[in-house]
Amino acid sequence: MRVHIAADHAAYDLKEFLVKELTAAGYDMVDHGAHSYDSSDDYPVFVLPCAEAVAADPESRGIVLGGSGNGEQIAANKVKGVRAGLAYNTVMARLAREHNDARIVALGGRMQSLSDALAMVRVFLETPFSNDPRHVRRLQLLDDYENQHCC
Ligand SMILES: O=C(CO)[C@H](O)[C@H](O)COP(=O)(O)O
Repeated sequence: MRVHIAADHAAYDLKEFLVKELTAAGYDMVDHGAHSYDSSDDYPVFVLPCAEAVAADPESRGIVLGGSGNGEQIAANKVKGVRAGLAYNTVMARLAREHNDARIVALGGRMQSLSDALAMVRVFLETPFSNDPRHVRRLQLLDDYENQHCC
């Protein structure tokens, strides 16, 4: 599976760690930056191209990282066709797939250990969408809204 990833300075080390671990696990990692540590960089510069790449690559997934993950989730959800979920434990990571069919997960690099972040990401990447009709119906309502009102 191809996995697009992006992070600002606040999660630069986490991104480097996840690229290494997930590459070793067999994922095809595409790194959208930051490509070096810069304490004044801005997460939309990296997250928006990452989310656009996920939107254009239907079987792929995405990981967007910052200090909290909040701004990164917000940025990713600006891209048409993208659903990004914020995870702070493995239950949130699983529900983002099972209930929300999110293709991007947002994590805060300042919120947990590297190993806990890896566990969340692995759950996210390994969990399928439930395809339960109630979730399909709700996601269709979101798609309908996006198609009628956005972009
Ligand atoms: O999590 C983030 C956005 O949601 C950013 O990574 C965070 O705001 C960066 O903070 P600072 O510039 O103080 O290092």
